[in-house]
Parts: sequence; C-alpha cells; structure tokens
Amino acid sequence: MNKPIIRFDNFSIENPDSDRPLIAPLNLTLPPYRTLALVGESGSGKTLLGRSILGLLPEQLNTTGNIYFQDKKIISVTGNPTVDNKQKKNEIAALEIRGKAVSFIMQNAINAFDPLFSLQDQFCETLQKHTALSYRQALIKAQQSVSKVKLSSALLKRLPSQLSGGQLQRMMLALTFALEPELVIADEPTSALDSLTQFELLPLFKQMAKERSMIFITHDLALVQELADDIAVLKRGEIVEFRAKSILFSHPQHPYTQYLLAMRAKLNQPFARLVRKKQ
Ligand SMILES: Nc1ncnc2c1ncn2[C@@H]1O[C@H](COP(=O)(O)OP(=O)(O)OP(=O)(O)O)[C@@H](O)[C@H]1O
Repeated sequence: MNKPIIRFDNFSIENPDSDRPLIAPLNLTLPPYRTLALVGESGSGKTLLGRSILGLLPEQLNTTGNIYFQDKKIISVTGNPTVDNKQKKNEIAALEIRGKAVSFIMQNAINAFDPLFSLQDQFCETLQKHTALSYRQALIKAQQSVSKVKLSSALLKRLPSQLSGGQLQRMMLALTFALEPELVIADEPTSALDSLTQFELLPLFKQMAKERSMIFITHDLALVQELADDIAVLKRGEIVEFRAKSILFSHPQHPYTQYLLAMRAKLNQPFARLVRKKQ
C-alpha cells in the first residue's frame, strides 16, 4: 500500500504571547496522489499549516508533536531545550525535502525569485541543486517546462521584474513541473491574479494535481470544486471538518462549513460562471 504523503501526529503550533494555540493538536493523514483543499476564514491557520511541512514557520512560534513525510519524521519539536540537536536534525530533514520532494507555490510569485538574476539562471541553479543535471541539461529542461505552461522560452532570459504577475506565476508552475516534486503546496497561488488569468492557469493546476499530491490553500470554493479530492475546513486553528469533496459539498456537517459554503457560493459566482461558459 502507498505510504501517506503527510501525517500530522498530535501536531500543534503556539505563540508564546497568546493563550490560544494557533493550530490545536492535530492528527491528520493525507494519502498520496490526492489534492487536499485547505479552506477557512482569514487567520484560521492555513498558511501556518502549509509552511510547517516545509520547516518555514516563523522562529518565535513553538510547535509540539510530529509531522511525517512518507513516514519520515520531518518535524519533531518538544519545546524542551535538551532536544535542541534533535530539533536541528529535523529542520535539516525539512530542508532536504523542500524544493525537490516538496515544492511551494506562493501567492506572489515575484517573492519566489531573486530580482537580480535572470529566470534562466535561477531555473538552472535550482534544477542543478536538486538533480544531477548539467547546466545545459537543466536549461533544456527549463525550456521544455516553460513551453509546457505556454510561455515563450525567450522569457527565461529576462529578470523577474520584466514579467507580469500571471507570467511569473506560470514560471513558478514551470519550475515546479521541472522539479517533479512528490508534493506541491500551493498557498493562494491565483488570488493575486485577475479572473481571466486565474481561469487560464486552472488547466495547469489540474494537470499538476493529477500527476502528484497537492495541498491547495484557498478561499475560492469554485477553485476547490475544480481541483480538490478532499477538503479540510479550518476554523481558529482547528480542523472542524475533513471529507471527500463530493460529500462535503453535498452534505456539509459542521455549521461553519455550511456557513462558508453559503457565503462563498455567492461571492464566487462570477468565476464559476466563467468556468461553466468555457466548458
Ligand atoms: N509570526 C507570527 N507571530 C504570531 N502570530 C502569527 C504569526 N504568523 C501568523 N500568526 C497568526 O497565526 C494565525 C494564522 O495565520 P495564517 O497566516 O496561517 O492564517 P491563514 O488562514 O493563512 O489566513 P489568510 O487566509 O488571511 O492568509 C493568525 O491569527 C496570525 O495572526
């Protein structure tokens, strides 16, 4: 049987300055090759949860419990200073999986690239860091993946600031396709883009979701409808409902899920109409 891609084992996140945990102790197992949509109101903890898998949490926050990637422990923090070395080892484990095994697509792709170097240099450097490819082989792979996202490979010669937000997000997708990670964590990757660009990127996200495991953080239930296999609903740091999409949409159990569905359905009507019209 396939190993779970991610397993949270009694994992929680706390801010020492606050008496309420930012993520309450969480036990959740994610099977591979599925897309999990993480939804919930602003501040419910979606980004923290996504970043915790990558070892990218702000330093001032404390965690307890464990996170496993394919049964390999990547986070284990007990808050006990005597386990500092163990903690360091696990941070290294998180670093090792970041990039190659797990890729992160953030909201503003401009923040993912170094403004001083051409996209070509950044693609090749990243690919060479995570694979055994030569510069030339990395360049060919970069060009192939850029054409896969329907951009001209001539754009690779440019600096990030010389591309539009939509083009840069395509570049981010191209880099992710080229790295062939096992898990993609996408944190509101389309919310900074206009509806038409969002719509144009949808097939690429669908293709990515089909090929690998994905955690998709979003407020947009129309996107969830298109992409997700499963949905976890977060409220104030707690998962109040976790179900297959078809069941959650047709029979939401928790009052908060019912509220979210009712409200978001209204807000997402324009995008949903655009998707229907094109199909
Ligand atoms: N560095 C930090 N220090 C203290 N609290 C933080 C820090 N980063 C995030 N938080 C708090 O953690 C909670 C969850 O934040 P998070 O960014 O995960 O929310 P979110 O669900 O992704 O929200 P949004 O949808 O608005 O992006 C919020 O209450 C936020 O204020």
